[in-house]
Amino acid sequence: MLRIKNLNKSYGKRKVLQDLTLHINAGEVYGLLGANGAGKTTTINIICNLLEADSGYITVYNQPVSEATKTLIGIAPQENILYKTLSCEENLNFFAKIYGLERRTRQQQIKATLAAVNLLARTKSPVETLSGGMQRRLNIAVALVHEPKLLILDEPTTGLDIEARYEIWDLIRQLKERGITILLTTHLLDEAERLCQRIGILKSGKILAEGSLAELRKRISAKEIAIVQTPDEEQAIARAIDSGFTPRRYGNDLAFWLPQHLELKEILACFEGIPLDSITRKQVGLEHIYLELTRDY
Ligand SMILES: Nc1ncnc2c1ncn2[C@@H]1O[C@H](COP(=O)(O)OP(=O)(O)OP(=O)(O)O)[C@@H](O)[C@H]1O
Repeated sequence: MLRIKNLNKSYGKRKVLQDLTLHINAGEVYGLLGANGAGKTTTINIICNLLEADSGYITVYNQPVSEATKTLIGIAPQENILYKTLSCEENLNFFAKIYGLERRTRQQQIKATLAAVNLLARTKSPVETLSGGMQRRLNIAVALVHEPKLLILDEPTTGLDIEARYEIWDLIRQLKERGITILLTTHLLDEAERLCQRIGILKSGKILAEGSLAELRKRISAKEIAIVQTPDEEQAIARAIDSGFTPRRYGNDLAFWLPQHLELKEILACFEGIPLDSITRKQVGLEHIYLELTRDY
């Protein structure tokens, strides 16, 4: 439903998007992952026809991006775009008018959208009286009020506490069940892992890898990860390399990629004679794939 091909964008001499190519299937939640400055917001602004690309091609439902395709898209930007002294209803009414919804449709849509984001009880409440999580949900409601086919959520849970985050995750799942296609940008790898059917990993304006988690797992040779705590890391690393394990550091953790599934006793046998405090086995997660694909050699 969204196709982007060879998109390029520079600000002055700085290339921000470089032949960016991706596609999003109808009805899926697609996660666009990238560090600060990778080019996520620039990409979104081009999709929404708010910014012009230097070259490349974007279609939404087979139509090239234009003023007309704006109605197919709803965007909830990183910063809330709400009027704090106005109520939830007044905010939605304002944005629904911008989208040209007739009075009766507006009223229906405001009610339906507030119900969808679980804010019906706060219809008349001024935004400034809502919690941070509620304000974020209202920000998403603004993006939904004109019934878009593609919903873009730019870091929807950044800065929220864990309970508010769970509510947004539930909301995203419900919207997906209603058939809305969602493009989600996030720094949070567990968020992407939980919600997204497909993921694109963006670095310096290029998609490094794209696919489901199962497809992305094939991009690295680890079948499982073992986190090892030992006072003698140097010897453990040397022994692990001899056993065909690949050493990696994840924060303070010393980890080894295992080339195949091994029983705990088989892993222990590899480190025989080396003092070990603990060994924890982990599945290969998006975190490991992301760090590997984006790391600078
Ligand atoms: N109007 C602009 N003029 C010049 N440089 C810009 C402009 N907008 C963005 N940039 C630069 O382009 C790069 C990509 O920015 P962009 O906002 O798309 O990244 P991002 O992946 O959304 O990052 P973040 O996660 O921090 O929002 C950054 O280096 C940014 O400084």
